[in-house]
Amino acid sequence: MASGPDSVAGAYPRSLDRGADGTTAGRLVARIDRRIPAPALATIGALLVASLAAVAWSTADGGTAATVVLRQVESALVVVAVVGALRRRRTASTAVERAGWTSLVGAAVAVLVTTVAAMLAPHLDARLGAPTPLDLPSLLVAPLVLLGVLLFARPTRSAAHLGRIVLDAIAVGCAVGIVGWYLVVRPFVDGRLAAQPSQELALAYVAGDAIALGLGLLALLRAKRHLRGTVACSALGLGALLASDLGRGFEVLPGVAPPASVTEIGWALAMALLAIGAWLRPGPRGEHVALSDARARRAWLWWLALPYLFLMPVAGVLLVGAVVGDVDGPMIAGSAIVIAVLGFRHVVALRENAELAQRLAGSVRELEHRAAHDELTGLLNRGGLISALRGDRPIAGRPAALLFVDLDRFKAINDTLGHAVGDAVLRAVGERLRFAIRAGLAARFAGDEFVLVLPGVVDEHAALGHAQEVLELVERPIPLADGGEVVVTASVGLTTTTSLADGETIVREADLAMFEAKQGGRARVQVFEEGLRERSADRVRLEQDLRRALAREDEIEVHLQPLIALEGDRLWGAEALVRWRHPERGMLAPGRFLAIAEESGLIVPLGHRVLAEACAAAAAVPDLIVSVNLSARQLHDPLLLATVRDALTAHGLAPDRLCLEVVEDVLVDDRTIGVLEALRALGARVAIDDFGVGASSLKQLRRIPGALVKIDRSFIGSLDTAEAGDDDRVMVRALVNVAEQLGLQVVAEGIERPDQLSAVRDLGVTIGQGWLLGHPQRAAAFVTSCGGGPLVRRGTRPARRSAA
Ligand SMILES: Nc1nc2c(ncn2[C@@H]2O[C@H](COP(=O)(O)OP(=O)(O)OP(=O)(O)O)[C@@H](O)[C@H]2O)c(=O)[nH]1
Repeated sequence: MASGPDSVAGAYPRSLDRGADGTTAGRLVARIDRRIPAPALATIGALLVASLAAVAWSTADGGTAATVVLRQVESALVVVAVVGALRRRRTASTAVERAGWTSLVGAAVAVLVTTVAAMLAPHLDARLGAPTPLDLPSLLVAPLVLLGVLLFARPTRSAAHLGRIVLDAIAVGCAVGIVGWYLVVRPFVDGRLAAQPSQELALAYVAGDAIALGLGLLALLRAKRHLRGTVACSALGLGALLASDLGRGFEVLPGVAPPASVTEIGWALAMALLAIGAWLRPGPRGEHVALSDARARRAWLWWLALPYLFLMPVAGVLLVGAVVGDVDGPMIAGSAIVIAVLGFRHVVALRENAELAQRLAGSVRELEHRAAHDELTGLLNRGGLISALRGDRPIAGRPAALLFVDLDRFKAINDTLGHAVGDAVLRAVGERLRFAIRAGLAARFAGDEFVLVLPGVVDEHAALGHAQEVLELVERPIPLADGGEVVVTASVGLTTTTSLADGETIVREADLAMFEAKQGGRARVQVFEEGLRERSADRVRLEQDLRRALAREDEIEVHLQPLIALEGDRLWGAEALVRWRHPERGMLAPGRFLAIAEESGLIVPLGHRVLAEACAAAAAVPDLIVSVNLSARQLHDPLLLATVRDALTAHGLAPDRLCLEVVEDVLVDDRTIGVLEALRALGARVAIDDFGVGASSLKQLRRIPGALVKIDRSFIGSLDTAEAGDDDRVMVRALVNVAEQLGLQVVAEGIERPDQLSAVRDLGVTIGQGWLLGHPQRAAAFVTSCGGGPLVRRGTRPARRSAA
């Protein structure tokens, strides 16, 4: 990126922070160089010194040569200013800033014209007294400088803001006018009788400079940050110009004759300051008045106080005038204007303050609303609901029914359709729930959880009716932006109360009931009952116990149940089944603790334990294939593949001796299918458990070639009964046919009676499992019964992240 003098990169280069030689002088030079290029400063400094020397010479000598030298040096100074301003103009970032630089260039050119013409035609030199054509460019200098700095000011925020600035300018102008009148103008006017004809002209110079200086100071307070240095130099330059023109003015007053050098020194200083302003590097950008920033706050206060500060000299002049007895009409009129303008300004400020207070109150209300509401659905959020129940609203303390609504398997919607669709579903559900409650409260409690409060509904039967209505509303298809539809169900926990005084407890009760609804199969309503509290506490205890058990060696057991190849009745493999020998509750079947393990995430370490033990058993029995169940949570574990690979390696097991079983519901998720494909690529087998009762599509099965399909036991159970048998036979035959077509092996689970066995054999099932073919036994006992070697378990720790 090119970095011109106006670019941010060009602002105060950091590399120059320290002097090359590290000395104090070096540091000082470097510091100055950060603000202004050293060669430019040196040139301006040298020209200023030369100007002052020339002033001294011409004052002493008074000759033409001295005056010509002085004008030449001044011209050189102005040329430096013009070059600097043109450079900055070229790189200005906005048209307004460019216009500002043009105006400053114009001011410098006006000076140049005056100086050069005065040199070439000394009889036209305005400084000599009578008005000449050269006064025209000379008079333009102050207005052009002022225009430039005004264009460097930050834009006003509104018309009212601009109006306030104009009022301030009038007040400041009048104040300067009163003081100027008393100290400068009136002596001129009074001295007219004896004075020379250039008085009016001198007065015009002084008045123009004074007004320009006053407004220039105002502009300085509003200057854009990166141009503040330039505006400050220009304002000082206007001050020097005023001093110069005052000097000239007094020169023509009888009896008051300051040395002519005052005029020339002021003029040279003004030129030098304009040149410095043009060569200053731009400061850092940024317009905002951050009131947390002490400097900005100070500048802002100055800006507010400025018009009032200008009252002080007015008061001083009036006081002196009153004592001396020469207060006149213009002074009284000016003071009246200042007082009226400042009074009006005050009224405007009061009105603005009132508006500000109103806006502030609106913002506070808006913030309070936001703090209590959910952005996505516009419903109350958790905090808003709890505070509403606590008593901030008339609803508190009333009898009511409370519904805790949790969408079922909402994560799958996010995972398969994306978060945007997930959000759209949440919004649609939120709208429906708002409609459902009518006069009550609806809140999005968290993620996919909603809470509805139905005030006045105490009858459980009526509450159940509402809950049922909510279920139906949620289940209606939700149209999507792409033209499709999505259907979600919800599990609802319901509780009723005679008083909403203790909101948190009531929400907790409904939450417990909702959890029970999930456990009971989802898409249903569960009414809260006291027993749920104990069940919940029991679940928490069991989770703690499981955590402890996983840290021990003797509580979690792996049992193996044989899988028999039906052709030849030989052992094909074994399914690993986990058991928990609880110290107080005795042997627990998986149904008692697997859901808890899944919810708490403990399923991952538990799965590792089972995997390691199953691999150890397979390693101890030649050719044995072990089958291990994987839960949905394990399938989402990013370390799963690495863990499986580690377990196989640790036990020296060929990958095809391990079969990983998943329930068919997980096949709806593309990501999970990807994990299964990766496991197949590793060489492991994959089995679809409980096939036929879930929600998979046969199409998905084609993506996992060579998988085993385990027909759900519900199809096998009635194969040997006359009534239900025919239907199930048709189903099993169809599944076997499809599996054969897809190149899949079929396993029949739950074979308990000889007739079921012969039926599955007749239907073409290749592998069987069930009590008739073999009970589960502890892994060690199983290995012994198979005549296997010692069972050595290795690597029960999960894979480390680096291994993934
Ligand atoms: N799109 C979207 N998803 C969210 C938002 N807030 C939370 N979620 C997701 O909502 C899901 C909630 O999942 P859970 O309630 O734990 O589980 P579930 O899949 O609904 O399964 P069950 O509740 O057991 O039926 C999580 O995957 C969150 O990441 C949200 O503002 N937008």
